[in-house]
This record gives sequence, C-alpha cells and structure tokens, in this order.
Amino acid sequence: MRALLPTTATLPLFDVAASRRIEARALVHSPDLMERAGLAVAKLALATRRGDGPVWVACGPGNNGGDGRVAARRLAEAGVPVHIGNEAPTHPSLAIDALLGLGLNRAPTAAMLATFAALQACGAPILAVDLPSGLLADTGQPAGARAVRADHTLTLLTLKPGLFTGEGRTHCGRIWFDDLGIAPDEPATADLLGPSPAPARSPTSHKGSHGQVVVVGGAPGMQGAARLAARAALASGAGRVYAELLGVADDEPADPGRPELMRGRATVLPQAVGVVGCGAGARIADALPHLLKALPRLVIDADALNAIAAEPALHGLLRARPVGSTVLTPHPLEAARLLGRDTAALQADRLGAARELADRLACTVVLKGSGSVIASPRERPALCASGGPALATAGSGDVLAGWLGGLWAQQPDASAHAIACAGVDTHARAGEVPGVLRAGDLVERLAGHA
Ligand SMILES: NC(=O)C1=CN([C@@H]2O[C@H](COP(=O)(O)OP(=O)(O)OC[C@H]3O[C@@H](n4cnc5c(N)ncnc54)[C@H](O)[C@@H]3O)[C@@H](O)[C@H]2O)[C@@H](O)CC1
Ligand SMILES: Nc1ncnc2c1ncn2[C@@H]1O[C@H](COP(=O)(O)OP(=O)(O)O)[C@@H](O)[C@H]1O
Repeated sequence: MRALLPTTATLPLFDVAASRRIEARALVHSPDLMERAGLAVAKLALATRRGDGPVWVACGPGNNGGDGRVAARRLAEAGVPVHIGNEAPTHPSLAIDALLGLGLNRAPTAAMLATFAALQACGAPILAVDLPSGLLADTGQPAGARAVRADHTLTLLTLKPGLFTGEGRTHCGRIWFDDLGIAPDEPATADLLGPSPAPARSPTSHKGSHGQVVVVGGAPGMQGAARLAARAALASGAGRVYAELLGVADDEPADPGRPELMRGRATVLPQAVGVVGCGAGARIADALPHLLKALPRLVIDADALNAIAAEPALHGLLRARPVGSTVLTPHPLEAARLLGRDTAALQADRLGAARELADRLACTVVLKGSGSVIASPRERPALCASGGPALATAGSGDVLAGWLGGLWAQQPDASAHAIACAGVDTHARAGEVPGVLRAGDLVERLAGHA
C-alpha cells in the first residue's frame, strides 16, 4: 500500500469493465482477494484514525461492504473498538465508508444519502474503501445528488479514472493504492501521467537548434494572454519566440517586460510552431484558414477554438491536417461548444468527451480542468492528476498553450500526443502550490523546470 500522488511514474488506469475482468481472472488463483482488501483497509485505518474512539464501519450490500466487514474483523482482532452500522457511534476515531464501490449503478436512494450525510457529520476522518461511495469510477461524477467526500481513499486492485478527473479529486482526499498483489494482465484503459524530463540541450546547440514559436493572438485589450503564451514558450527553451499581436502597432515591442521576445508574422515563419488563439478575439477566424493550411505544427487555444466551433468549414481544414500535427487545448466550455453540447453533459464524462472530440476533429485534445485528459485518435488516452486550484486563475491556460508550443519547437519529431502529455503534466506540477499562482509566476516556475 502506498500514497499515490504526486506520481513518480506513468501508471495504468482501468475502467470498471476492465477492473472486473482483472478481478475475475485474479480470483481464479487468488480467492482470498477480499481478505487482502480488508486487511489493507484495516492497516490504513490504524494509521489514520484520530484518537481512541471506535472505528465506525458503514457497510453496503455488495463486496465493497464485504471489504469493510473484513476490515472491521481485523481491527477488532487488533483490539480496536469497532461499530458496524448505518449510524455513527459516539465520538468515532474514524469512519470507514464501505457502502458502494465499483458496483454503483444508479443514483443513491434516500436511505443511502442519509448514511452519506451521517458519515459527513460524524466528526471523524473518513476513509473510503476503493472509491468514495456514490462516485462513478469511470467518470469521477456522482451518480446522484451527492457522493461521500472522504479524507482518504484506499483504492484496491486497480486505479480507476474517476479518482483523478471530474469531481474525483474533491471526493477522494488523499489517495492510497494497494494492488492486492495482483499484476494487471490486460492493457490499461488510460495512462495516469508521471513526470516528464525537460528536452535535452546539447552542449554545442545554438538558438537555431531549439526551434521557433509564433504566438498569434493579443487583440486590443487582450495582449496579456498572447504575451503569457510567448513568455511560456521562451521559458520552455524554444530558440526564438515571435508574437503576432493583432492589437498592437507593428513598431511596438512584443513585450516590454520581456525583451527576448520578437514581433513576427506566421505567414513569414513557415517552420515555426503556431500557438494560436490566446486573447485573439473574433478576428482570428479570418486568419485561421491560412494558419491551418500553412503551419506544420499548431497548438490551438481559446478564441481560435471558439471560431472553429462556430464555423463548420474550419472542421474540414482541421481534419485535413497531417496526423499528429495539431493540439487543441479547450477548457470544458470550449470543448462543449466544439461538441455542440452543454458543459455539464461534457463534464459528466470527460474521458469520453475528449476521445470523441479527438476522433471528430482528428487532433490531439487536451481537455483542461481538474484531471486534464489528453486524447488523440488511435492513442491510449492519458489523465493528469497533477496540479490543483492554484491554477484556477486567469492566464494559466495561455501559459499551457505557449509551453506546449515551446516544447514542440524543440522536439519536432515528437507526436502531438507525446508533447501534450509531457507539457500538461509539467505545467500542472509547476502549479502545485498553496493558494493562488499568478500566471506570470507560473511561467517563472516553469522556467525553473526547463
Ligand atoms: N470480490 C473481491 O474479491 C474483491 C472485491 N473488491 C471490492 O468489491 C467492490 C465491488 O463489489 P460489488 O460488485 O459487489 O459492488 P458494490 O459493493 O460496490 O455495490 C454493489 C451493490 O450495491 C447496490 N447498489 C448499487 N448502486 C446503488 C445505489 N445507488 N444505492 C444503493 N445500492 C446500490 C447493488 O445493487 C449491489 O447490491 C469493489 O469496489 C471493492 O471494494 C475489491 O476489493 C477487489 C477484490
Ligand atoms: N482545480 C484545478 N486543478 C487542476 N488544474 C486546474 C484547476 N483549475 C485550473 N486548472 C488548470 O489551469 C489551466 C486553466 O486554463 P484556462 O481555463 O484556459 O484558463 P485561462 O483561459 O484563463 O488561461 C488549465 O491548464 C487547467 O487544467
């Protein structure tokens, strides 16, 4: 058993169907899985209970409840007072949520919701078995009005996508993992990203070795977004970074605070990686047909995504681009516009939505937000569990777009999917600070990583 985040390597994620197949095969040679699960829960309970009061174990009707009952027995054997039931004992030292796990298949009943509420009100830390009750393992969405908000979640046998995306992170608390001694014997449903190394820099390299980026955006009043993207591209180590600022006279500097940045035009930089759309306003729609046809590698963000959503003709140009040459970085609202649905429906299945969008537009899609999803046609999707609410501030998405463009400029042979996986995770890790991280400061933290 181990605490999982921050991840130190890429790890496999398995959805409910895959987890059940793995479990069924494992049970043939290891029929004592539930004993192992319960023992692991009991061990973590001993480490996380607060005080000497009884451990409350709330057990559901299925095997999740079975795990809870084994844990209760093990705790009792260790001399810990245990209370099994749907109502809290007096002054519990810990509450174990063993109500519902992988078998959640409908909105919780009123009686179940009442037990959730009692868990939440009992005053003890909550340890969820496998996943917080009421949370769907595939999507990280509550199946009904509410799911348990645990302080710790001990996930068993496999890691499930819903722990890390959607509402997963708010419900799981600290995530622990015990594989119960079983090695998964089928390909993962998705990858949970580990850390990525910075691009290598040869001792004899020069700026021409590290590629070019052109950021197209910065309409009147929104230059900051384009400048943040350009600064991030520069911080990644790109050799030359140009800003095509739609709202700034040609003889003005690209960024008075960052003299390394240059003015430039995508039309005369045919080898540059284009980072298109940051603070670009509606005018970007006119430039997009040329950009989509001319630039060999593109990161498309913000207003450019909205322009594409509004103009079906641009879908055809996107789809006509070479495989692996385009990354789209929508936040949930932008992704919802591109798919023609509402944000809540999109968030209800982030992994599915990102895959659908990637297939429809033949692009790599980074669906941003807690548990960013990276999906590309014919690739296994990836989930990023790094990052946190310090990134929930204006401009952090512009920084991501520029960072991806800068990484790609330096690694022209890398696929869009590989660049997106590496860049999203590094950007998110740089954002793991208490409080809020201003986007300009995020760039400085990223510069430390390059
Ligand atoms: N069988 C084993 O050896 C192992 C089992 N494990 C545990 O088993 C769990 C899966 O067990 P199950 O497949 O029995 O599923 P669960 O125990 O998660 O739930 C299934 C039961 O809950 C009911 N239910 C579903 N949604 C409900 C709702 N909204 N309100 C009220 N009741 C609802 C179902 O009708 C069924 O009776 C895993 O999450 C894990 O905790 C793992 O520990 C791995 C090993
Ligand atoms: N709670 C959070 N947890 C993890 N990452 C977050 C969170 N909130 C925001 N982010 C990240 O911050 C960035 C915000 O991007 P975006 O919404 O486009 O902002 P902006 O348009 O202001 O630049 C994305 O990379 C997103 O994944």
